[in-house]
Amino acid sequence: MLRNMTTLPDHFGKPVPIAVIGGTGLSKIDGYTPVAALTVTTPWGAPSSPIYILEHAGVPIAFLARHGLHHQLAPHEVPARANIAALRSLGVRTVIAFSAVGSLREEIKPMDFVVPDQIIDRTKGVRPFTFFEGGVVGHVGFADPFDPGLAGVVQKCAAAMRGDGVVLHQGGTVVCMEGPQFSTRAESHMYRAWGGSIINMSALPEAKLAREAELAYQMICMATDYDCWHTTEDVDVAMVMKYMDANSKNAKHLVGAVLDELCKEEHSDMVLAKHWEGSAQGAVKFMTKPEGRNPEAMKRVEFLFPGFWKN
Ligand SMILES: CSC[C@H]1O[C@H](OP(=O)(O)O)[C@H](O)[C@@H]1O
Ligand SMILES: Nc1ncnc2[nH]cnc12
Repeated sequence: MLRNMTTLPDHFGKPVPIAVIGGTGLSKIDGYTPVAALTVTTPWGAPSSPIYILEHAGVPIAFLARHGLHHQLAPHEVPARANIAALRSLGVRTVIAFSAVGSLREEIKPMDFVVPDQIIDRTKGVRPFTFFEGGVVGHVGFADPFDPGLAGVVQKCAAAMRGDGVVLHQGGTVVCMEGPQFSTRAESHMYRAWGGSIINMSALPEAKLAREAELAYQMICMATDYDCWHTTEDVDVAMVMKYMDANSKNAKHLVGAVLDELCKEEHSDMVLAKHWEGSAQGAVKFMTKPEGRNPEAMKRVEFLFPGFWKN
C-alpha cells in the first residue's frame, strides 16, 4: 500500500464512512487498492500519517497508521484528536481500531484476539483527551466505551475463521496504561486483581475522542505476550513483534473480513452510527452559556460538526 504513496492523488470526492486505525504491526491491509493519500489538517494539528483511501468492491475505506508510517510516534505522542477529527471530516462514522496487547489472563494466549467491551484508564493526564475545552464544555456518556454492533460483526467474522486457528474472546476489559515502559510486576498483578483482561497503551484517549465525535468505535486486540505477571518470559518489544509477525496473516484476514461485512452494510444505521448521532452535540450545547463561549473553541467544534452553532 505504501509503495505508491507518491503517485496517489491527494483528494477524494466522496464521503468515506468506514476507517481502520492500524496499530503496532498492522501497517497495511491486503486486498484493498489504494486510490488516494490525503494530507488533512485539523484545528488540533496533523494526524499521525497521511490517510490512505482504499477501495474494495467500490466502497472506500480510510486507513490511518496510529504511530506514523514508520512507527515514529510513542503512545503518548499519538495526535489522537487530530486523528479522530480528520477521520470524521472525511465522513467516517465507523472506526475499527487494531491494537497489540499484553494478556492479563491465562486463557488469553499470545496470538488470541480479544474484542474488549470495557476500559480502565491508567493514562496519566499527559495526553490531550477532549475536544470540548477552552471555552466550550461538554460531558459525553462513556459507560460502554465500545460499540456493541461492531463487536457483533467482529465476533461473527472470527467465528467463521475458527478453522484457520483464529481464537477470539468476546468481551473483556482493556487496561490502557501510559507507557512507553511496560508495567512493573506489582502493577501487572494489580491490574489482574482489578479484573483487567488485556493491557495496551493506545485505547485512550482514542476511544473517548471517538465518542465525543459521535463515531461508532471498536477495538480489535491481538495478544502478543503475557504481561509480566506471568511466570514465563517478561514482555519486551522483540516478543511483541515475534507474535505479531507470526499471526499477521490472521490479523489481516480478520480485519479484512470485518471490512467486507461492513462494506456490505455501508449505508446501514449501524455503519453510519445513527445511534450516536446528536449525543455529543446535546452534551455540549447546553453546558456553556453563550456569554461564556470562546469563539476559537466554538470554531474548533464547528470543524467536527459543521453548522453546529446555527441550530
Ligand atoms: C510495541 S509494544 C507496545 C505498543 O504496542 C501497542 O500498540 P498499538 O495499540 O498501537 O497496537 C501498545 O498499545 C503500545 O503502544
Ligand atoms: N504487555 C503489554 N503492555 C502494554 N502494552 C502492550 N502492547 C503489547 N503488549 C503490551
